[in-house]
Amino acid sequence: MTMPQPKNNSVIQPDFSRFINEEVLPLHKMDANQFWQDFSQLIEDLSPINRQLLAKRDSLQQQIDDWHLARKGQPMDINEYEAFLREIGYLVEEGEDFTITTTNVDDEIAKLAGPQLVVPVKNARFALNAANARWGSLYDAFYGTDVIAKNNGLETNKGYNPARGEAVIKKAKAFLDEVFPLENGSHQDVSSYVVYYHHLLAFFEDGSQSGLKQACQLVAVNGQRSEPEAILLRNHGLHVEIQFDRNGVNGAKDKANINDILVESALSTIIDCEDSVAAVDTEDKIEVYRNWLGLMQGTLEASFKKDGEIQTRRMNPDKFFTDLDGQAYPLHGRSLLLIRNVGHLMECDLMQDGLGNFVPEGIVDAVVTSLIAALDLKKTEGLRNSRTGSIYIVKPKMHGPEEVAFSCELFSRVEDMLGLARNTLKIGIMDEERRTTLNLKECIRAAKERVVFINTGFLDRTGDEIHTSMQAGAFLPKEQIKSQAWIQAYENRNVEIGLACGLPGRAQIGKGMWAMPDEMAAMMEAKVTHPKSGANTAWVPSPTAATLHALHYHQIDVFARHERVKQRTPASLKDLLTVPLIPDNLTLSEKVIEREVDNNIQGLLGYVVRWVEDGVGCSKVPDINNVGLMEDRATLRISSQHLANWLLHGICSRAQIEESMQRMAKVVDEQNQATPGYRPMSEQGANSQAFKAAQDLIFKGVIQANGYTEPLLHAYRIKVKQA
Ligand SMILES: CC(=O)SCCNC(=O)CCNC(=O)[C@H](O)C(C)(C)COP(=O)(O)OP(=O)(O)OC[C@H]1O[C@@H](n2cnc3c(N)ncnc32)[C@H](O)[C@@H]1OP(=O)(O)O
Ligand SMILES: O=CC(=O)O
Ligand SMILES: [Mg+2]
Repeated sequence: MTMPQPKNNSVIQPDFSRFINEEVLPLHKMDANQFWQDFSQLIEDLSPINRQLLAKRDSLQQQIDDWHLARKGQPMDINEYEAFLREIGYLVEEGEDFTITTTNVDDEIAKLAGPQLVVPVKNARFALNAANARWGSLYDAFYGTDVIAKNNGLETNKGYNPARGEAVIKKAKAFLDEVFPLENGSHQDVSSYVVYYHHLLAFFEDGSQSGLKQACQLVAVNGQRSEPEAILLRNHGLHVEIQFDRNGVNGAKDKANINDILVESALSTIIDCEDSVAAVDTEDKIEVYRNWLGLMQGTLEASFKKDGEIQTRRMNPDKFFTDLDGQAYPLHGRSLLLIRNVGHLMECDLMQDGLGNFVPEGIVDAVVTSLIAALDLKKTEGLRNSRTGSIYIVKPKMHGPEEVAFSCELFSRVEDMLGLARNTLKIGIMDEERRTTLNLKECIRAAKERVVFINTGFLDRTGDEIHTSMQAGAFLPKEQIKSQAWIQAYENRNVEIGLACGLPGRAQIGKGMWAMPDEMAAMMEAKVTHPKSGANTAWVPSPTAATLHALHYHQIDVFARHERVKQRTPASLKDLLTVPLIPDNLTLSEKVIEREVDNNIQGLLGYVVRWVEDGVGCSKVPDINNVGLMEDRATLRISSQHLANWLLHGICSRAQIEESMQRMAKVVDEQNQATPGYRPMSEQGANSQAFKAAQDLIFKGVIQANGYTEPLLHAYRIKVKQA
């Protein structure tokens, strides 16, 4: 069969055109010739602008490097620095105040406050789990994690531990007491719950009873009111379902027959095509798009072996309850899905333009992920994603307002091409590059009709902090970078500008990832600061983390925090511009330097080996203290740039890095020894592509565009795939 080809000599990879023509376009009843014609025209029109924007990044970086080099050894004068950044157009003038006008936004983004899960799109099993993570078992989240310490008889290592089970139930009921208190008594002592007119009645063993302190927290019920199967409570707009089953595993033992408590958890999920994914060629990109198609169609399935059994995972249906007036009370059964496209940097082999150039991957992502998501908008029933007619695209790594404007222009062109109403495509702006942070208000203005979030991607942002000021001097150790004035100013200013631009009610103000997936007790301590800061969402690495982080949004009324933020002194631009360098009066000890180098290299090698050898884009890698860290391309950007910076400024030597790499390769090989097919780096020596990639990431770190890791990762992964 001859595939439709555009007339302007562009070349489409046959597998890609087959996928689009056979698996996607027929679902739209779209004419393939017209589609490819429009697609290649769009590429022809927009690729040159994309390339100009990248050239501008390089030119600005060069000017910044030169400025620092000309002042080598001198203290940095912040006023002079600010004036210089304005002069070169890195810092732009702020215009008049305005408010965003985004419309047709689903409540999960516009009105509610709760966790946002992120998941690599290439992993169908995880992606389905994420889509279903709207609801999570509180009992499971407490039982399986360290929020209840796994010691003193409460261990989890030998099958089911009844003592731990009891502790879980006690903790879960303490949560009910805190968030849904009874007028009298405690949920711990309730022996049955009934629904009486508009009230929940809790009965105690002595025959006494109590209602809820706030009766309106009861919103719906399932089953008989006198013996409910489930009751639905609501606080700060978030639901909690108490499930009863007198024969259930937990219900049979429980005084009130509570079998589980389900918490509305990941209100939204970012399906990630970017930093948690290794997609380097047509084959990989089709896998990415095919999974997205399955999610948008509701047909994605994954079969896998777990606990000795084959399981098939599918997307959950919606949930249905009966409200207190007897009317249907439907609830979304799945997380609202957003799709993170790649940024403006990379090109891909899916298509070549008329001149034989590979095309910007971000343009292809915008067209294909929108084409697929548009299928969801046609649905009126079944497994729908947006119920307000929107497609949510998260756009990472944009540098400043011009690049945001370019994304919006691209989105408008895609809308025209697909016959979608203007502003159907919404944009989530990752505030993760320094030029975007510094010009955030103007970035939001550039997308004011479609912006649905500003999110502090502090990991990329840290990488860009290092790269931008690479020539300014040596940076503090990684942990200390996080406690300097710049980062607090960055986080605070993001919320302040978000509020000033009227995001609440239309868009999210978001906070970054919890990057220690197993440290849930620590997360419960630390991540409450996110809702406290006024952010109405924050990223979590797993469904369990979503269920636990959801509890914070019950404790804190985010929207009530906004007045406080509006009244405080705004974060200062000077703090933002203060580069977290090692101060003159601080000398790092040999030991501190050695640990920092080893730690960076261990994480870097642990991540890179799985990326390059196996195409795994997101991994949990133990750090030097044996804490499993979520590593993705953004964390790799930090570690590689940090090492490159220390090498450049003589904090460590090339020989020291090389010695550490040899040693850490053995550590990482040992960590991976149980992985079938793993090829140890220490045995392959100079033949290990992963090891070579790691060397380049460090030793060529200074010359990587904005410190990004994807050009080298892609190049080495392609070598492995071709071999
Ligand atoms: C800077 C940034 O850009 S951050 C954004 C990018 N980062 C991410 O997307 C992080 C996503 N998270 C992950 O990929 C994983 O949680 C990792 C790699 C960090 C840890 O993975 P693992 O160690 O294999 O997870 P772990 O063994 O603890 O848990 C596995 C279970 O949790 C589930 N799970 C873990 N993470 C996720 C997730 N993000 N979404 C959905 N399910 C998940 C798996 O489906 C699996 O359950 P199953 O066996 O029922 O399928
Ligand atoms: O994308 C998120 C980040 O922290 O970077
Ligand atoms: Mg990022």
